[in-house]
Amino acid sequence: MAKFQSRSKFLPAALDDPLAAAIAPPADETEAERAARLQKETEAKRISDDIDEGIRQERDAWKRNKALFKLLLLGQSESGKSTTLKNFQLTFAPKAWQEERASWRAVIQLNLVRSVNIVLDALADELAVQPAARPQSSPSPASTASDGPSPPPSPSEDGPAPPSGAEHERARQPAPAELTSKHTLLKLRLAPLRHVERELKVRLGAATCEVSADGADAQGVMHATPFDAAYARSARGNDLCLRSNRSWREALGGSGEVGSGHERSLEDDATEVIAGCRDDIAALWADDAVRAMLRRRKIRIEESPGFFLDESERITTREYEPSDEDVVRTRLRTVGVQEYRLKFETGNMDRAIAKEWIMYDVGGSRTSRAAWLPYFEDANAILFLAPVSCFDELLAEDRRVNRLEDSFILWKSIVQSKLLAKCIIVLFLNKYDLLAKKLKAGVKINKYLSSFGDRDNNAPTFAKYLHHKFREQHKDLSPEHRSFYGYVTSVVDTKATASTLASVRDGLIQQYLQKADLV
Ligand SMILES: Nc1nc2c(ncn2[C@@H]2O[C@H](COP(=O)(O)OP(=O)(O)OP(=O)(O)O)[C@@H](O)[C@H]2O)c(=O)[nH]1
Ligand SMILES: [Mg+2]
Repeated sequence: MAKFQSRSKFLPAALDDPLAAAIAPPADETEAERAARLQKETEAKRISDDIDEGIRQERDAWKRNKALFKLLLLGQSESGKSTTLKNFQLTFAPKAWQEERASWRAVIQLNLVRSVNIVLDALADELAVQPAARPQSSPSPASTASDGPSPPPSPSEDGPAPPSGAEHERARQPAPAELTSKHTLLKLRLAPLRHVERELKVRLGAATCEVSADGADAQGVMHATPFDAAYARSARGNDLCLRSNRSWREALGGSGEVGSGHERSLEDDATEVIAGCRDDIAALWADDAVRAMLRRRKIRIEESPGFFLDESERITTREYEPSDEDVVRTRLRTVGVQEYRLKFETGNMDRAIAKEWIMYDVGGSRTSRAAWLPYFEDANAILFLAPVSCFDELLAEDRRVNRLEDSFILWKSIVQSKLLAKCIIVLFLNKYDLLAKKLKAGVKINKYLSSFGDRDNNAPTFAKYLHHKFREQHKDLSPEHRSFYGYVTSVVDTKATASTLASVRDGLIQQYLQKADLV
């Protein structure tokens, strides 16, 4: 095999230059080695060029972005930020929304399957500690032994008369709220859903992470919902935290496109298993004993976000296509700060500012808030969400803090921030529907908020009261005078939210142009 001549013949400079000597090819390099080396170098150059190109694109995007209107969605965890973002997309970019809607199917399936698995975990715990589950309804020996009338009970003067045949049979039947072998069977038949949950998590790929029982995920992000807390308390100990970034959508072949054949078949497999469990899922959720068991264990999944068990029959079909309402009700916790470009397809687009916005959706839990800061400097507007239904709830990341109080403290720090002095701030007093439901169920506001006093314990009065409180703080603490925009919302109501957002958009554009002296 031909060897190359000495290095000095080809690389005379190498003799004098230690750096060139270090990176020069070996003197006795064979032809094959040379070809391999050159191929490696070409590949390294391609990667380096790709990196340079990426940096160039980012720099260009940054320059372009500088001219775009930037809206920051802020508020505590589960205040409705991501749901509001979905409403922006649905209202102003309906075509893009339509294309993306199908890609939410796997996330909704995962929300549903997780609820089922939470119930199954509780059921497994319960079945493990209770004496062997009774058979559901085994025939009594008396009724199988003879078809004739049972013998008359022997009279007794000391104690109650022994049960008659019918009474005896009734006594053998488990009480409606008791777990039986039927539940053991249900648990076994629904076991494949654990695999489906795992598969869907894998399919959603980098978008998912586990949250440990102490409430922190792999990044130390705490989870802050009754649902998560209940889940963490459940036997599983770990909670799933989905990152609301684009990666899961790409994994699912976002923008309505189907993924690769392999991904597609994984999704089909999950759908197939879920469809096969359809009747059992419905039976599990409709079962009195299961409901009683959940009540006993204080697991209220029906109050948790991303709860779809009431609609399981619709969602567990093979043909299931998510509706707009399904998508806005899905729970997908945001981790970090996610950037979205909203290209307006509707509304007046005469001005450049009305054509495209950048929206930042942030994770709202306490430990995520430090990540908001770098985005403040550049923001044109802030949409702050304060959930009004949570006056009787505590932060899961700090069980000493009332959630409404946390919202209020956060609001104060936002409105008084000097960095945000030029920002237009819009407030959504959100989750009004849940507030109304809670008050109707008899929860008393002044038990948790003594300052509310003996005002009427109804939703409009409370919303007005809070609107006033937030507005006062805005007026008193803002570093410069600015207008206050406050709305009472239920952002799961897409129709009502569409008209609110239309007015928010017009107001923001108007304010922006006024500030820039363009009107
Ligand atoms: N009933 C009702 N549910 C709501 C409302 N707003 C949001 N939700 C639900 O509450 C859950 C949490 O909403 P998200 O938009 O994910 O909350 P977030 O503020 O983005 O939360 P993080 O990402 O954890 O910061 C979702 O399942 C929503 O469907 C509302 O006004 N009414
Ligand atoms: Mg979110």
